[in-house]
Amino acid sequence: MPVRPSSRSGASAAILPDAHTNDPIDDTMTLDVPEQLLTPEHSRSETSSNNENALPDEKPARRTSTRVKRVSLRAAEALVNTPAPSDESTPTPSEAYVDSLAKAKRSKSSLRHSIAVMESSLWKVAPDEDDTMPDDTTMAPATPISSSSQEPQPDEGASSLQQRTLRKRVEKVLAKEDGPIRTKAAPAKRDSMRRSSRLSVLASDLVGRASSVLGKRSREMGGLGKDLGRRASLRPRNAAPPKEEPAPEPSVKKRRVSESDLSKLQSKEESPSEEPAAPTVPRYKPKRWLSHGLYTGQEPSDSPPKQRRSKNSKKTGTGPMQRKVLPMPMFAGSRLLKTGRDFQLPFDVFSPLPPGQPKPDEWRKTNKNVFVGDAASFWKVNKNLELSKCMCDEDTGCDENCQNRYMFYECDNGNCALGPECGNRSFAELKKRTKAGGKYNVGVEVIKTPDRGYGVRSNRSFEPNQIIVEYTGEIITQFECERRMRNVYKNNEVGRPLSDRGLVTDASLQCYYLMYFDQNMIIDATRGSIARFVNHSCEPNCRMEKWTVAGKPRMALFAGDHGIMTGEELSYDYNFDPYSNKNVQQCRCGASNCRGILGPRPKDKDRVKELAVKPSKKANAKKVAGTKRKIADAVDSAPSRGGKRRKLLTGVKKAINKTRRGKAAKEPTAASKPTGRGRAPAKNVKLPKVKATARVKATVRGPRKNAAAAAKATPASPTKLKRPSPETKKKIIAAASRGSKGGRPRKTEVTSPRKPAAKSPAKSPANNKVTKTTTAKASSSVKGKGWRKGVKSAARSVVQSVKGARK
Ligand SMILES: C[S@@+](CC[C@H](N)C(=O)[O-])C[C@H]1O[C@@H](n2cnc3c(N)ncnc32)[C@H](O)[C@@H]1O
Repeated sequence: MPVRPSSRSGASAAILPDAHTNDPIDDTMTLDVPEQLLTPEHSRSETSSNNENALPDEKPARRTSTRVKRVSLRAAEALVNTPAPSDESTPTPSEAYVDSLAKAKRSKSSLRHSIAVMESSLWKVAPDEDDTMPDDTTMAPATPISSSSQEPQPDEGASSLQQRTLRKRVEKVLAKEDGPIRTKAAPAKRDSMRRSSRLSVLASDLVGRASSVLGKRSREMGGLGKDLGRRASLRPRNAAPPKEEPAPEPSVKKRRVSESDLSKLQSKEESPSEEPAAPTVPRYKPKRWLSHGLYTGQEPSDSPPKQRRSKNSKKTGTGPMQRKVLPMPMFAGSRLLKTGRDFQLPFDVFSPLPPGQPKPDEWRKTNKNVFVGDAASFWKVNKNLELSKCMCDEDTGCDENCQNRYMFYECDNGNCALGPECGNRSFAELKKRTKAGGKYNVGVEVIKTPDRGYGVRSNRSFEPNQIIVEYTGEIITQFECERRMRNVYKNNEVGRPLSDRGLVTDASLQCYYLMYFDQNMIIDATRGSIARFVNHSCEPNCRMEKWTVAGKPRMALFAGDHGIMTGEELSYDYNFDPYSNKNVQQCRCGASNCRGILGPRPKDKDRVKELAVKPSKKANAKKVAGTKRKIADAVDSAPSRGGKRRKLLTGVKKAINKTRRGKAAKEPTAASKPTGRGRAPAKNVKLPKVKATARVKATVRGPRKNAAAAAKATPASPTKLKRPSPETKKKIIAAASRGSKGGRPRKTEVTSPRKPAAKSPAKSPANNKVTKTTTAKASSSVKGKGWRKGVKSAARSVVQSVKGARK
């Protein structure tokens, strides 16, 4: 009785022609196999085919049985679909369970069935083999089971058996599908298991694939996952598990994430992102930078404290009045006052002057006055003739009103009791500086000027009236000076001929460093200090002054009333007397009030003009009172002019002659002898002198024993003042003491007023104008009414006596 396939079988039958077109095997299988294979014997024969006793030629039979098994699956499906026979209405519990399973997986079974049919078509069994199916039974071993199975069975028993067999098979298939795929059977049963489950495994694979196609998770995938998990667990523990690395992104330069960037990132994260699959940016923990070091939070701030202040907030030190630095120790101020020093810039900062200034080759340096020849003996005679006693007290100090200062006497411990408080010790200060040494302390250096030879500039700043450098050299007598002029300094040149300088074309500029000094002496700085290079200026920033220090005259360059800045070229007014037109030199000081020539100061300007108009006559006929004068021309012109002997005998020359006469009377010396030319030393020598200072308005000179003759020969400049002689001082002091009732008591015998008011009538030819001015200044500078009156009256009497003497 042919089994009519259900719609599913029909569907499967419809699939078959699609899979294997024109395949006659399918027709025979659908008709024959159910009757033959749905028997337990056949199944036994299938299992018996796994028997070890099976012959190798049993393969075709085994293949046939497998094919029958697949077909039996299809037939079983047909049985499931068909209503069960009435005799099986009371199934056993196992069978009921199988039925329920079969019903639950009906769709799955049907699918498996169709797949099995497809599998069976893949076996490619030849049609003739199918034809030999009846012979297949004969090829099977003659086992009791097989023989029994080969026996004809009744139809009812066959159907029930068929159902049970089918259920068992389905149960097996389901069990295999539910169980682990890779469960390994015992080696003895491996082949049988493989053969018996071959179809079911394939079916389950296909079912799995189909289910995976339907979106269900494949067991294989689960197994694979388990396998991967197992592999992962088998890895060494110290090896890091592979991480799921994100897709390689372009390398971004690492940088520190600032707070602004973090805020941006946070804002991005907070904002709803439309791209959920965006690569995750690693979150950096925001870096908190310390902004105040270890003391963060301890600095005072105006904002109110964020935290609640406790009662002990003051004790904890979180208040707003915290210090940033530790307080100075209590003795710091005292120590600073005692041991502190003035701030001093490094030398290359305060002296940004180009180094490497040239040094004159012919310069022989000495920083002390050296007496040469008869000068030493002469000085000894006049030593300590003019000593003064300072009467200043600690309240006033030795300021500008100090009498020693007025008289150009430097205070020291012998004549002043103030000690370090005294402000009239310039040379002592200079000594200190030069002893310390260094460019800053020396303060000056030689430079090369473009048109005036060498010069001197300052390396530092100087206060007004501060001492800068001492003018030192050899102290010589006039006789020695004349000798040197004739023999030694005959061809002195400043550096280049005057023709190049556009002055005089027929003579070279001769430069001498001779200056009238004191006591008819001359200071020759050819071998001397750097002060000899200081050039002249009609508008100078310095002045040259002669001071008496410890009884000895000394000359120094002082800063002017405006002080000196770093890098300034130093200059002073030579008050140079050209003496003759031949030695007139063009001044190149560049000042706005330049006099044009190296000549006397403006008060003698008319005289200079006369010299400029009629140089030769004027120069020979008259003499000009000056403080610095070229002596070369005087020496050279004396023999040339023959009988035109100048009447320029100065007090200095007379003093020298007198000294010479006195010495000659005692013991004739070489200096008193005539010179090599058989003539007397030049008589018309005018020496350079220290100019009058604006502060005192007095020319510092030594005492002149024959001042009247000197005044007759050399009219004094109206600006010049004479330092009072000891006799004059005594007169003034005596008059002051007489005139003052409550005047200061004189401590010593040799004292002087605070101002050298005037000279004695017999020795001071100074004009009245200057004397009056000086007297007025002197009276105003004396302290105390009685003392002032006494000085005033004394000065008046002196002035009157001077007037009378002149008349
Ligand atoms: C005592 S020396 C000064 C140093 C000199 N410049 C040197 O190179 O040795 C004086 C001479 O310098 C020159 N001199 C100084 N001041 C001058 C000035 N303002 N103009 C032109 N020449 C000057 C004159 O030749 C003068 O005779």
